[in-house]
Amino acid sequence: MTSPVFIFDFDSTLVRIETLEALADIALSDAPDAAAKKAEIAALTDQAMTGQVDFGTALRRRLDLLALNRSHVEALTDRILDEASASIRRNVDFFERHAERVYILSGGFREVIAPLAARLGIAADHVLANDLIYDAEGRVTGVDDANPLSRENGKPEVIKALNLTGPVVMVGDGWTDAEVKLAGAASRFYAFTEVVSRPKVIEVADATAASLDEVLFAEGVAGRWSYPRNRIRMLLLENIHPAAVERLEEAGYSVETMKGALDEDDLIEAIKGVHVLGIRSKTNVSARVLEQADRLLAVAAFCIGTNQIDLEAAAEHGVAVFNAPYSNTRSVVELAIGLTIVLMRDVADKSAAMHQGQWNKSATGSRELRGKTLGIVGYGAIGSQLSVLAEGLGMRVIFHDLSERLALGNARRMRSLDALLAEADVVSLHVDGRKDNADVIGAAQFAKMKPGVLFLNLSRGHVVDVDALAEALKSGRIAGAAVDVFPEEPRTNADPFASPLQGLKNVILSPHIGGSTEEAQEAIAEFAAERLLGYLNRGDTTFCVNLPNVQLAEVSRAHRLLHIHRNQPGVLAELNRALSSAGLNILGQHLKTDERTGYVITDVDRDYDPEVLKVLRDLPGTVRFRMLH
Ligand SMILES: NC(=O)C1=CN([C@@H]2O[C@H](COP(=O)(O)OP(=O)(O)OC[C@H]3O[C@@H](n4cnc5c(N)ncnc54)[C@H](O)[C@@H]3O)[C@@H](O)[C@H]2O)C=CC1
Ligand SMILES: O=C(O)CCC(=O)C(=O)O
Repeated sequence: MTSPVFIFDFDSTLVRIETLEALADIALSDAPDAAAKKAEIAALTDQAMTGQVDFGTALRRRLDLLALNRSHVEALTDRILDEASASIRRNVDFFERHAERVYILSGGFREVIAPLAARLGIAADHVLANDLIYDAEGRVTGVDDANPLSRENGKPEVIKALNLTGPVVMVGDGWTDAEVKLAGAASRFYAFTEVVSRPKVIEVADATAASLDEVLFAEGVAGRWSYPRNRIRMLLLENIHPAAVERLEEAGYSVETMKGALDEDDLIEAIKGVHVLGIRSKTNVSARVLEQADRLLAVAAFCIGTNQIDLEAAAEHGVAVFNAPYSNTRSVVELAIGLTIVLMRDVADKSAAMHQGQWNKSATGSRELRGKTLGIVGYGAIGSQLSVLAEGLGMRVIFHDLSERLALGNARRMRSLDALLAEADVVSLHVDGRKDNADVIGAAQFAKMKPGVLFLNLSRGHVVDVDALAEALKSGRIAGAAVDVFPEEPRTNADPFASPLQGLKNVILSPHIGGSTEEAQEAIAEFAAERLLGYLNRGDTTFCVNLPNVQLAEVSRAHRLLHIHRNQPGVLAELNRALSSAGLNILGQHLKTDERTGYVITDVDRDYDPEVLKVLRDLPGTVRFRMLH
């Protein structure tokens, strides 16, 4: 089959701007009547692109309004590469490979288009555009009237004159692009809507393309197994920071967001057709949810804890789970320090009393941090940072951890939890949320703490027996507590909250905000979005918490076969036998296993019989097979 000739419009297609509007911003930057002129130019662009004013008239009227000179045009030319549309930027490889069958056809100006054409590997004689005419002082006096592109219906005329062979595919956002198809100069016309969507153009198009990926997919150029990114659906729950949405959309994926968490039944409904789920700590991704998730490839926990996800069930379904293990740790540590000071000085109750009109100036029971002993339970990313900051404030630090951890500064490791409880003036919990950690601190542990101790839990709610904590506070054994996490937490801000700790003296309750700072949320969004993109685009499982971790470079001039299988003997041998009997040329291969799962990544030459893919999908032990190119 002859591969088609692709003809691309420039403004609002290859680039996300309209050239004349961008030139107006530059040329009219100091003009007193800039706003009125720009509005007139934008209106003329729209009228020309929807076919209400003929193209030649609109072009000349806009140039008259602008009074352009060479420096204005050069300023735009200099930055035009930065204006390339997102799906064009991620498909540079397509242009480079098919340059001899790609044209740029534009009512815009050749010199503005030239740098992007060069970047895409498109030869100068494949750039069909208007030529600006300058006077001796460098002022633009108009365009070359002999060029058909300066007139109404110029685009079809220019295409016909090329006498192209084979199918011709026109891609553009405007009416002048639709005219190419309507005049019979193109076999197929895609209304390109990534930058702007014009209903009148869509109406006459053969198909709508929200990105270049859609066009390539429909035309079978990138291989019939490719999948346009905008068809990959991502659902982000729990008010995830907009930086993630921005990053994922910029990469071409379709992202939907919701403010709160969903319960199991609602999640089962919502997850149908979703390829990627983003959550924080309140959405439970149970085995039942995973069972029903018909398209799910990955889950990102935009937080540290992953105890809300059934990691084993996810691995069994070949669903990769990622988290952001470091991005909010500093925020938790700062809050723990702040809460400790507030508890030591009884500030919360004193403040509440003042709001009721009571002045209670007293030093009784108020203490400095300096010289006190902080007992940290769980000396991981958060516990160990807290250790350093607390020492900086003059505290003595002791810690207890189930694993061997490097003691930082002068911190002392305690062989048992009991030994720590017996010595600490402040006990702060920073253990992970594994199921076994339920009620790690209960009545027996409170009884072992020093009388008058302060207690903090910013880890997970189920780690503490809250009724026992309430009793210990009421009896006065514990002088104060700060609790940020609860066994039952409301799913949204609109849901009610109840706890036996409510109303108790010197108890600070916070709504699971240890990691809720703008800095942390933005950093998490960026980190987790990058992990998802790495997995979707490259198969990279770095920081994946339930599949073997493999760090991978971009797929380059190869097809990448990603095979997740149960870790049972013989799968790799079978897989390689299938590849070799299909005559595939293997360019590179990685295998990583854990006790449950094997992950094989094979880069192969692009030419092969697609039937082999079916064999790989059906290999015994296969959990999931995916292909990238
Ligand atoms: N309140 C909030 O908003 C936030 C809470 N968190 C929670 O804070 C906790 C700590 O986070 P990271 O420091 O990043 O975790 P981490 O995994 O780096 O460290 C946890 C440490 O606890 C130890 N550990 C686990 N169970 C233990 C036990 N029973 N006794 C003694 N040591 C035990 C582990 O060996 C590990 O060293 C997690 O539960 C996380 O979900 C994290 C961020 C924000
Ligand atoms: O901010 C959140 O939603 C959860 C923070 C948290 O608990 C975590 O990162 O583990």
